[in-house]
Amino acid sequence: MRRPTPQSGCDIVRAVASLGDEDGDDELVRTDALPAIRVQRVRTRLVVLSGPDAGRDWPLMPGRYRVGSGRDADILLSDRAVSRQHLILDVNESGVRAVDPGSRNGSYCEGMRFQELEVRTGAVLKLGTSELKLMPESERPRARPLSARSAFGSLVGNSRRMRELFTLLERLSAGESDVLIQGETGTGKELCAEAIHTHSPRARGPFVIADLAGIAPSLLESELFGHVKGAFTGAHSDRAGAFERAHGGTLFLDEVGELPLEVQPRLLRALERRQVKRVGSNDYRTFDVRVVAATHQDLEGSVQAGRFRGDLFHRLAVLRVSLPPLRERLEDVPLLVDTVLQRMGRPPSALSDQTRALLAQYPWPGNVRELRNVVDRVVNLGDEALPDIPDLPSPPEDPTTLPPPSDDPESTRPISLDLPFKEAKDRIIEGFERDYLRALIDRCEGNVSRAAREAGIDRVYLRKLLRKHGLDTSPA
Ligand SMILES: Nc1ncnc2c1ncn2[C@@H]1O[C@H](COP(=O)(O)OP(=O)(O)OP(=O)(O)O)[C@@H](O)[C@H]1O
Repeated sequence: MRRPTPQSGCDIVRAVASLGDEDGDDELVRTDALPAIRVQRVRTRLVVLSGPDAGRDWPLMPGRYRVGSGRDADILLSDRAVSRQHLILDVNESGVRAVDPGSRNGSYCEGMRFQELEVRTGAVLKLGTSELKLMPESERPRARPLSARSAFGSLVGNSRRMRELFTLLERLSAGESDVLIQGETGTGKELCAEAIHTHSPRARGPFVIADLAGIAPSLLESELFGHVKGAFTGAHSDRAGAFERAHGGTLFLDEVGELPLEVQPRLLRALERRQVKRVGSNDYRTFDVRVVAATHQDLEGSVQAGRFRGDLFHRLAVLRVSLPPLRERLEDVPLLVDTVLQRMGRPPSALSDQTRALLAQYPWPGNVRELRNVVDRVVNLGDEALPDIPDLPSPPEDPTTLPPPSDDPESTRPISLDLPFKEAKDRIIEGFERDYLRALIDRCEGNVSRAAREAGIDRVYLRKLLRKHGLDTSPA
C-alpha cells in the first residue's frame, strides 16, 4: 500500500547524529550537537500541507508553541492520529527546534522519526496524517481568492485547494489560451478539461477527446490531422482528424506526455499555425480550436530528459492547472463519497459513519478514481471491500475520539473459495441485500414508500426485493 511521502524540503534538516540506543532498536535522531540553522529574524509560518487541517497556517514569532490535538495546544490540529501534546516548537531568532515530548505515533521528517530536531524553513514535518511545512513569510504563496463553489462542472470539492482551483478555472475558462492540466492519475484531469470547455464561450461547439496513449503510434498522425483516401493501406476514404473535428470547440489532448518525439514537431506546427495538413494531402486546412492538454507525467522532467520538446511544452503550457492529489485534500472525501453515491443512485445512508471514517483516512494512491471504485465495491459487497488503511492510530489514546471498533460479526462476510467466482459473489450480494433491506425497513418502521425514497430506489422494485428476502409483511 502506497503511503503519502514526506516532501523533499526535509533535505535541509541536518538530522545526522543517530542516537539509537544500544540495542539499536530505534531510529531516533537528534541534532543538538549541530549549530542551529540561522533563520535571522525571518518570520516563519507553519503551513499544513495535508491532513484534515490542510490549508491552515500559523505565524511563528519567537516563543514556544505546543502542537497537538489537545484543547490547550497553541497550534490545534484536528487530525485524530495526532496526540494531544504531539510536538513542541521552540522558535527563536536563530532557529526553530522541534521536540516530540512522547507522542503516540511519533514525529517524522523525511521518513525518519525524531525526538529533537533543529529545523530550517522549508522542512516538512509529518505528525499523524498531517504534513506541516515551515515557510518563511516572504515565500508565503499568495493566496488565491477562494471560490464560493463546491463544484465546477462535474468536478467537486470543498477543500481550500479545490476552491482555489475553481477560482482559477472560472478565470481561465473565459479566455482562449491553450491550457496544460497536470495531476496524478485519477485526479480528474478529463473532468477538468470538460468543465473548462463547458464554461467557455466555445461551450456550444464540440468537445473532442484524443487519448494519445490509446492510439497506435502508426495511426497518431492520421488521428490528429486526418488523412485522404489512399494515403495508406486501409485509408478507404477521406477522414478529418481530431483538430478538424473540434473546429469551433475544444480539443482535449489526453496523455500528451506519451506523444512520440517524431510526431511532436507536427503538433507544434499545427498549434503555431492553427492549420493542419491531412496525411497524404498537400493542402493546409485552418481550424479554430482551443487546445487543452493533460498529463500525469512530470513534463518538465521529460523536457530535461530529452523525451519531450521544450518548445512544444511552452506552447501547450500557456496556462497551467495543477490538480492536487486526493491525499492532500482528504477533507474532500465526505463530499466525494456523497457525490459518487448520488451518481450511483444511492442515498448517503448507503455507507455507515464507521465506513466513512475509514475512507477519510486512506491515502488514495489512485485518487478519486480509486475512491469511486472502492465506494462502488463497498456498497455492493460490504466493508470487506475496503482497502487496508495504513497507519491507523493504535493503541487508542482517547477511545471517545476514535471510530468505534469493527467487531460487528455481520460486517465480515466470509468469502468461500469452494464456490465459483460468480456464485460466491452472488452469495455475498444476496447477504448484503438482506442486511441492507432489514436495516432500511427497520429504520423506516416498515413504511415501504419512505424506505424507497431513502434508499433512492423505485417502490415497486423495493417491494419485489423485500418479497424475495421474505421481509415484506404487507398483504400482496
Ligand atoms: N473532483 C472530482 N469530483 C468528482 N469526480 C471526480 C473528481 N475527480 C475525479 N473524479 C472521478 O474520478 C474518475 C477519474 O477522473 P478522470 O478520468 O477525469 O481522471 P484523470 O486525472 O483524467 O485520470 P487519468 O490520468 O488516469 O486519465 C472519474 O470517474 C471522475 O468522474
